[in-house]
Amino acid sequence: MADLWQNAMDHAVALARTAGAVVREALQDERKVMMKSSSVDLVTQTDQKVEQLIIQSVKDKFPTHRFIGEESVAAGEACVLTDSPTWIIDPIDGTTNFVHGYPFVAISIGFAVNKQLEFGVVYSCVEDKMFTARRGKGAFCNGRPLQVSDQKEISQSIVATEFGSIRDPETVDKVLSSMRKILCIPVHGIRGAGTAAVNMCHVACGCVDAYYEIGIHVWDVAAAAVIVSEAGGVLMDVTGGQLDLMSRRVLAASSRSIGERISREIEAFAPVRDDAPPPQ
Ligand SMILES: O=P(O)(O)OC[C@@]1(O)O[C@H](CO)[C@@H](O)[C@@H]1O
Ligand SMILES: [Mg+2]
Ligand SMILES: [Mg+2]
Repeated sequence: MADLWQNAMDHAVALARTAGAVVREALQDERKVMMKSSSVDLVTQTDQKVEQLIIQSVKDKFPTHRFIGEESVAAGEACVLTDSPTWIIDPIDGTTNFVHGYPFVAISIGFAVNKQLEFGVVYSCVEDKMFTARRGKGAFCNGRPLQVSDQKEISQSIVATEFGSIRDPETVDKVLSSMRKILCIPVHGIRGAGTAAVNMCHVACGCVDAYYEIGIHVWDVAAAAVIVSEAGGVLMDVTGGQLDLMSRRVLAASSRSIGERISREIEAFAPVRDDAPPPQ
């Protein structure tokens, strides 16, 4: 049977490449930084411009499709995943990196139909790495197949995570306590690229064995979730249960056993869901 969504995926790859060139160009100029929910939740005109570029182009080509885009949601659009074909867009994953010139910055485009993720495209544009995956057809970086690591020993693993942007002291204590417990297993090390999408692609590549974070959003992880699972990895909630894309929690691992082992050390908490109704 013809692959129904291949056209859409080809378009996503082309758009990610175009968007990446815009982001790279913007890295040469001074960047005007604005705040969203707090002083550590940043946005720039480039985030907004890239999201509009992607959405307008998709609307022209696929007029019936729907969108969940980070900056559109910030501007008041609903964050609802229906059964309709839906593009889930993070125009710049790693805006803080972008602002500082730290070289992990990605364009993330996921696509879901009937609430099932069909493909994911993550373009790490400074490194010029194009990560792609179509459900059932494998994951690739610049056309080369990806495979998660075969590490079964937690004590010989590298775990990726982030400090996150929720900075009330109680939450920070939980984040640090989880990291402390994981370090003391002990694992070989903890890393973090500053972008969920790239951290997850690192799981898909096999250079880290697991990644977890609480506080991410659906647009940070939708595309990379396909890439991880098509590379042979597993996705779960930080408690080891089933992944819920709107819950703002993710754990991606090279195997269920590594994932479950890490989940036992995580102090879970529950940020306001992405699909929560807006406060009145
Ligand atoms: O706002 P952005 O840049 O699209 O994304 C937010 C984010 O970069 O912040 C987290 C670090 O806590 C990442 O894991 C996540 O992807
Ligand atoms: Mg993001
Ligand atoms: Mg972003």
